[in-house]
Amino acid sequence: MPTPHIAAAPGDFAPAVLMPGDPRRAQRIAEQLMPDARLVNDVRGMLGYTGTVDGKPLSVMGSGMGQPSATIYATELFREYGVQRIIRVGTAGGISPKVKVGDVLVGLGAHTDSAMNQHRIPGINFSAVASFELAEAAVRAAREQGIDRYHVGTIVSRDHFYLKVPGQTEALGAYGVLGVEMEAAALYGVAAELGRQALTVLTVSDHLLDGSQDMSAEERETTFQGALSLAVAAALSE
Ligand SMILES: O=P(O)(O)O[C@H]1O[C@H](CO)[C@@H](O)[C@H]1O
Ligand SMILES: O=c1cc[nH]c(=O)[nH]1
Repeated sequence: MPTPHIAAAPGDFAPAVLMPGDPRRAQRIAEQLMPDARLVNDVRGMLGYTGTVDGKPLSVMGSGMGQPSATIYATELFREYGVQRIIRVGTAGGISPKVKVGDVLVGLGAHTDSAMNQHRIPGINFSAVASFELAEAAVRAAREQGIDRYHVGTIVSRDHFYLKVPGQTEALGAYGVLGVEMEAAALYGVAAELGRQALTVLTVSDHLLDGSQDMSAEERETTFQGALSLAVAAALSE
């Protein structure tokens, strides 16, 4: 059963996996949510844990940064470990003027400048969309938990973190794009390919068009809790 990138035994992963980009964040999430968490993968330092939350099995594993890395882990988890749903939980740069640092974004759809989905369906520009059921569960949880600073809509998954195409961010903002990150479009592509569910829930860590809002490293950790609780609710939803 071990894959080229995951050395876990059959049954080591729960049907639902939370997937932050950072493997150390996967460790912190596992420690926070699951006193019974056990390490199930550490190949390449991409830490993966499985335990239970309120008696329900849950796994947490890093994806690494960028769409190729996220695609490798999502494909192996779906294909080889029977995973049914992956909820990416991470950070984003704000783009829409409506969005403030610390807000939570639920990524219903992900535009991309990447070629990762370009050749999936011959002659077609693939639409990278989240699972409606998971998005609905996350929004329900936001309402129930009184988290009011959340937005549901499109995000953009860019390959470059630093290279900026002149005018692109402003144009994305004009189309109502909420924020930028680097994995969702590919994750949604893999889920569509393999008939599984995926969602992305993000904390806005900085704003690309309003630098005055940026957060300290400590603030990033504390404000991460809202996105995490929505991601857990989606992961464990019926
Ligand atoms: O906070 P995470 O989940 O790592 O996500 C964002 O942060 C990384 C860039 O700093 C990229 O992976 C981007 O998608
Ligand atoms: O600006 C940002 C912040 C988080 N993640 C990104 O990809 N970009």
